[in-house]
Amino acid sequence: MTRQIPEVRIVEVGPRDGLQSIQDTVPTETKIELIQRLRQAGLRSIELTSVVSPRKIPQLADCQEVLANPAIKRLIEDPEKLGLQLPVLTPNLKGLEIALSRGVKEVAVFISATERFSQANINCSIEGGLERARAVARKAIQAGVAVRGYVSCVFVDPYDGPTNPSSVLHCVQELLQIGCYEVSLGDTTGAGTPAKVATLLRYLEKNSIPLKRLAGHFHDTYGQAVANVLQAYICGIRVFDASVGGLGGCPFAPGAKGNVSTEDVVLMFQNAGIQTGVNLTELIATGDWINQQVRGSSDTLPSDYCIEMVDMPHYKQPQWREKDLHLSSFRPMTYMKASIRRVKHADKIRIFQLGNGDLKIVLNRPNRENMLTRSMITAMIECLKTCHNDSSISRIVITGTGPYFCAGVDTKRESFEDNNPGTTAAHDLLIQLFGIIDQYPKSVIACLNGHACGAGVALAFACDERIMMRTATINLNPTKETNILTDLVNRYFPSTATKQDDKKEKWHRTLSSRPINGPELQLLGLVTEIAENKKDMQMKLENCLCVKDNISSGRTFGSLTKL
Ligand SMILES: CC(C)(COP(=O)([O-])OP(=O)([O-])OC[C@H]1O[C@@H](n2cnc3c(N)ncnc32)[C@H](O)[C@@H]1OP(=O)([O-])[O-])[C@@H](O)C(=O)NCCC(=O)NCCSC(=O)C[C@@](C)(O)CC(=O)[O-]
Repeated sequence: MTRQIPEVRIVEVGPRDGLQSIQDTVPTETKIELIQRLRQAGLRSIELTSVVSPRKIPQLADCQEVLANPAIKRLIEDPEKLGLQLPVLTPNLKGLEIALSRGVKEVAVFISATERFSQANINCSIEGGLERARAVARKAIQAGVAVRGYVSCVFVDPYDGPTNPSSVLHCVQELLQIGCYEVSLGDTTGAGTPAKVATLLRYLEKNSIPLKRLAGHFHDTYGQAVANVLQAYICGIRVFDASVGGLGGCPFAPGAKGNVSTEDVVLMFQNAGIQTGVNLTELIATGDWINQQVRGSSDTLPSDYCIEMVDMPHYKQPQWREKDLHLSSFRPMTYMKASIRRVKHADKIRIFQLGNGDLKIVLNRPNRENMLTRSMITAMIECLKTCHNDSSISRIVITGTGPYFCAGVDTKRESFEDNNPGTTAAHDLLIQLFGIIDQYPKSVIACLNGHACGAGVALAFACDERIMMRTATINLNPTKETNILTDLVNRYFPSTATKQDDKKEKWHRTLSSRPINGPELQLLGLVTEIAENKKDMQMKLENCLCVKDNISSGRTFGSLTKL
C-alpha cells in the first residue's frame, strides 16, 4: 500500500522578511527579479513586500514601486488564476489603503504576543495592535481581500524574556476571530526548540485552535529552525514560512538571525518524499544569486548542502541536477552520497567533512585570486592539526573557488619579514603549513581548479597528488615568494636519486621561465590527472587511489606520483 504523505505549503517571505533588515539599499529591480525567480522555482505563496513606515523600514520604502512594476502587477491582478498567493504586510489602514490601490489581493496583519516587542515594532500595545489588525481585516474582507495573520514572539520577547503561552493563545484566537484564514506563529527571536514547539502546539490544540489554521515561522538564531519545522510538521502543521538564502530578521528583535532557509526546508521535505512543489536546484541558484546581490558573496548561504551544491559539477544543468536531487535516482557517486558536515568556516576558508572520508579545504577568496592571508594559512594549519588523528578522515583535499587555485600570498597584506613582535611572518607560517602537509599521515591531494602562482604552486607541490584542470597553469612569479618555492623544491623533492635531481632541475627551470599547463606537467610526472571540467575533476578525485608511501629520503609521496 502506498503511504499517503500530505503536502506542505511554503510561504516564501524572502522579498519582505528576508530583505527588511539589510542595511544597504537593495535596488527595486533586484527585488522584482527575486520575486520572479522564486516563482520560477515553484514557490506559490510569496510575501511580496510590506507597506510600513519608510522611517522604520527604509529597505522596503520602494514597496509601491515593486507593486506597480508591470511584471509584478500581472501577478497581482489574478493570482488565483496563476495558482499564486501574494500577501503584502500591512500594519494599519494606511498600509491597507496603499495595498488596495495597487490591486493587492491578500494582506498580512501582524501583532505581538508580548508588550515590549509590540511597542518596539509597531509602536502600540498588544491590544492596540489587535485593534489595528481588526480594522484592517474588516476593511480588507469587505474589499474581497484575504487576510493572513502573524503573532510574533511566541516563545521569547527580545526585551521581556519568555512569553506566556496564554498570551499567544489569546492573540491567535483574536486573529482567527477577525477573519484571518491562517495565523503564522512567529518565533521572532529564534529561541524555539522542538520541545517548546511541541508544547505550544499541544497547548493551542487543546484550547480548540485547529492546527490546519496555523503556520510555523521560525528564525534560526540558535540553529534550531529546521528541527522546529520538522517538529511542527510531526505535530500536524502543514504551512511553513521560510526565506530563500536564510535571509531575514526583524530590526526590532536585536540579535535574532534570519528565517529558516527555504532551501533547507525544501531539502528536508523532499528527501522525506513530502512534496513541496519547489524545484530545489532552481531555489538554491536563487539563494546563491540573492546572497551575491545583497551580501556580495555566497559565503553566507544557509547550509553546507547549498554551498556544496553551488560548487557541484554541472550545477548549471537543470536536467542533471533535478535527476540527482531525488533520492530514488541518486547518482552512484560517493561525493553525492556522502553526507556533508561543516567542520569550520574560517575567514575565506571553507572546510567540509564528507561522509566518504574526505576532508575538503576550499580556498574561498575568489575576488583576490585566492591569495593567502595569514588567517587563511593559520586556519589550514589548525584544521590539519585537528584532523591529524581523526580516524574518520582518510584524505585531505585542497582546492579553491573561482578561476584560481591560489595566486600566492597576498603580499599587500602580509609581510614576509617578522617585523611585528608577537606575530609570525607569512614565510614562517607557510613553511610550517607545507611541513605539516608533507609529513601528514593521511593523503593530501591538491585539486587545481584553476591557476596557481608563487606560493600557490608550492602549496600544490607540498601535497602528495595533484589533479589539475586542463586549462589551469602554474607560474612561479619572480617575486620574493620565489625563495619559498626554491626552499620547498629543495626540501620536498627527493634528493637521493640523480635522475630525480635532473627532473627537479628541469622542472625548476621551466617553472621559473613561463606559465606551464597541466599536460606539460603531466609529461614531467608532476600531475597525476588532468581534468576536463569540474565534474571530471570530481570523478578523477573519486578514482584517485592515493596512498602514503615512505621512501628513502624520509618524505612521503602519493604512490601514483611518478617522479
Ligand atoms: C506600524 C507603524 C506604521 C506605526 O507607526 P506609528 O508611528 O505608530 O504610526 P503613525 O500613524 O503615527 O505614523 C508615523 C509615520 O509613519 C507613516 N506611516 C504610518 N503607517 C504607514 C504605512 N502603513 N505605510 C507607510 N507609512 C506609514 C505615517 O505617515 C507617519 O509618517 P510621517 O508623518 O512621520 O512622515 C510603524 O511602527 C511601522 O511601520 N513599524 C514597522 C513595523 C515593521 O515593518 N516591522 C517588521 C515587520 S514585522 C516582523 O518582522 C515579524 C514577522 C511578521 O516577520 C513575524 C515574526 O518573525 O515574528
